[in-house]
Amino acid sequence: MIQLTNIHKTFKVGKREVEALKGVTIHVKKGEIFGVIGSSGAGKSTLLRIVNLLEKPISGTVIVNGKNLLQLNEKQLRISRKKIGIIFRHFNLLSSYNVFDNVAEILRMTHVPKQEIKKKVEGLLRLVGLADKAGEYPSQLSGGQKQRVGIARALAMEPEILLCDEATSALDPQTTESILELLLNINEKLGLTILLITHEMEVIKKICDRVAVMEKGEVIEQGSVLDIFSTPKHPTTKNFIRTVFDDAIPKDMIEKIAVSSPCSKILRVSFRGDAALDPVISTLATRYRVTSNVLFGSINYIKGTPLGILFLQISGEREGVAQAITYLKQVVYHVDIRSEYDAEEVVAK
Ligand SMILES: Nc1ncnc2c1ncn2[C@@H]1O[C@H](COP(=O)(O)OP(=O)(O)OP(=O)(O)O)[C@@H](O)[C@H]1O
Repeated sequence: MIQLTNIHKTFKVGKREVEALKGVTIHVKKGEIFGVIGSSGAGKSTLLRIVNLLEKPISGTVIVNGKNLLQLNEKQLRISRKKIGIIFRHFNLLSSYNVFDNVAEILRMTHVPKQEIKKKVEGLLRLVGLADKAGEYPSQLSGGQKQRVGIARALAMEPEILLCDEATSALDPQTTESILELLLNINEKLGLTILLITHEMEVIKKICDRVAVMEKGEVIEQGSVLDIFSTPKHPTTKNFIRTVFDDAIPKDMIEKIAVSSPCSKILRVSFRGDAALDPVISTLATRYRVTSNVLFGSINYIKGTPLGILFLQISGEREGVAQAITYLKQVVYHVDIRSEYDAEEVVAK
């Protein structure tokens, strides 16, 4: 659906060149919600603007809906852009237009007949929950309501893709939640493909299917949100995950374990939250003669799917511990053995 491949983009600032994107590749599938997360300056907005060629890359390919946008002429590009809606962090509404006209404007510009516009705008306002606000002006609306108008306006041209530029970053947590629910609803109801950029892991966790983590113009990690939460690899990804649940084991705890039972291993085990783990733990004891000590555990909802994260300390004979880990890997979603939690490595340091 959206295939950005090996995208490079630089900006000239005076005599200096800023490399905003350094060979970024992301492929967004039809109907999915794909999130790009990164800190300020990572290159997210630039990447988003490349999807509809508001920014042109200096190299790379931009294929949207099967069309190579860089090979289209102006007219063809205008047609392709109609299939790409966009919503902005500061809503970008016309303050002198009421809600109805903010949504209707784009339809008028494309000469849609008046009656059709009325029917369409009313339908869109119903969809975003603003049927009773058609006559109000942006200054009379809350942030969440303004973003709902922004969403209705973006949907007016019946796009196949919706780009969301930090759509919830100006909103409080409760309003954020309701806007995310609306996006999820639209994605399911209309089969819309959504590409969103954000600096909030909560947004990724709540509605995205896949995620790319960006840093300094590069994608440092990408995959399904479940996999990224289960086995984050890059330190920046781990830090983003810690903003939604703190899974750091205190260093002094690891040191204590390392000293008291140097053959033990600390594992970060991810499992489907609705899976029963009790039989697994008892099998570890009876079959491999190891003891399992739960150091920390939590259940998180990744787009509605419960994902349990458990830190287990496995102790016993070295061979038993190794076999227990092999067994665990077969029966749970993921087992992550991190060097920072390795008792032997901690002692060696
Ligand atoms: N029009 C521009 N002219 C010059 N430099 C730019 C321009 N747009 C972006 N940059 C630079 O490119 C880099 C990436 O910026 P970008 O806005 O894409 O990052 P971002 O991840 O979206 O950040 P934020 O979350 O703060 O919006 C930054 O160093 C930024 O200063």
